[in-house]
Amino acid sequence: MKIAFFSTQSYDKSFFEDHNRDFDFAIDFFEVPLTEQTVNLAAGAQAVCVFVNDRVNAVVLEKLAAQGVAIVALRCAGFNNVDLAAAARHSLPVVRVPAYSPHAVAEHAVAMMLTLNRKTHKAYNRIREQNFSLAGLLGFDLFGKTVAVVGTGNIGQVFCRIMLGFGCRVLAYDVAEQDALKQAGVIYMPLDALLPQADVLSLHCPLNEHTKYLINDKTLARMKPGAMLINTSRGGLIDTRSVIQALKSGHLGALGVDVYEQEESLFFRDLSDHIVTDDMIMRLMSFPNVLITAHQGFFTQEALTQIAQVTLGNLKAFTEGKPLTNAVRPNK
Ligand SMILES: NC(=O)c1ccc[n+]([C@@H]2O[C@H](COP(=O)([O-])OP(=O)(O)OC[C@H]3O[C@@H](n4cnc5c(N)ncnc54)[C@H](O)[C@@H]3O)[C@@H](O)[C@H]2O)c1
Repeated sequence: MKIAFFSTQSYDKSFFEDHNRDFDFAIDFFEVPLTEQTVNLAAGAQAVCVFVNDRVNAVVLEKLAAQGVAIVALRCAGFNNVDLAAAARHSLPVVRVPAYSPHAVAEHAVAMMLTLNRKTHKAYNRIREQNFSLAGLLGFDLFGKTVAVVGTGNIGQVFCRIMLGFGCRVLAYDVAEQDALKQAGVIYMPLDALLPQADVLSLHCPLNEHTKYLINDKTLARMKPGAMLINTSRGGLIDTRSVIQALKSGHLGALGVDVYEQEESLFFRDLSDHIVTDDMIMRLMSFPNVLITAHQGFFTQEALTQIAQVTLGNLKAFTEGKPLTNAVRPNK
């Protein structure tokens, strides 16, 4: 089987080439993302392998199917960038990596929270300039604070357990509650009840029609003044305009985001000698209490290993006509 691999970064190539020794697929690595303009690069391939910001919409899927592509393999967990109804219309199965190291993303959320709280990013720069003052670096004990989680799936539940380990009171909202988490001490409640109590709110639910702009003017107003918001899930969970207003007014105390709604045109590339025309991210970057990372939650050795193994395993199952256990269903 030939795989057209889009949005290739150097680390993708090295991990996939390494693990492909056990599978022996022919892989064409393309640095460009999959879009309506680049879809023809997949001609002659039976599979495409894509990541979070590749555009797998109805037009692209129609062209892929017409070119003989028979399967779409996501090398990520989220699938909000795929038109699943269109894929089904073209009988194109969509497979993903449902649970690669949930620890990678959960631990990154914790890293963002600790950085924003204890301002280690500022201390690092300060010390390098021989500025040993502590002014402006004051944080708070996480012990005893209330941390709220939206979405207690693979990543959210790991995050909850880490927070319980810190001695936090952990509240959660999910459409499906986990008994094991309740037994561990997590208290489930409706979103509306959880928002005013949270000192820190961390988002771990998928982006879909129910969760788009989950954080908006109304939900932000319900949040405790000075609370911290962390989003390592998908940018579209947050209405960035509302968050900027809440930061300007001081109602939102701190924001950590590993994802951004318009990240497609920014993340995973070096734009240091370009003029960035996205005014919203520039405004976000200007706040001293905002930390932005460029979708690096997944970026650990363990996660990249599992991503390569599971993605190639998904494609092997397809070539052998075996059940696709990691297929995304349109109604999921
Ligand atoms: N930053 C990164 O590098 C990175 C890496 C992997 C995943 N992610 C994101 O993290 C998200 C969570 O991943 P996961 O593996 O834990 O997914 P998961 O499917 O295991 O868990 C998602 C949870 O959200 C819940 N949920 C669904 N709809 C909801 C709603 N309307 N309100 C509240 N909860 C709802 C589900 O019931 C489930 O428990 C993914 O969707 C993806 O967008 C980010």
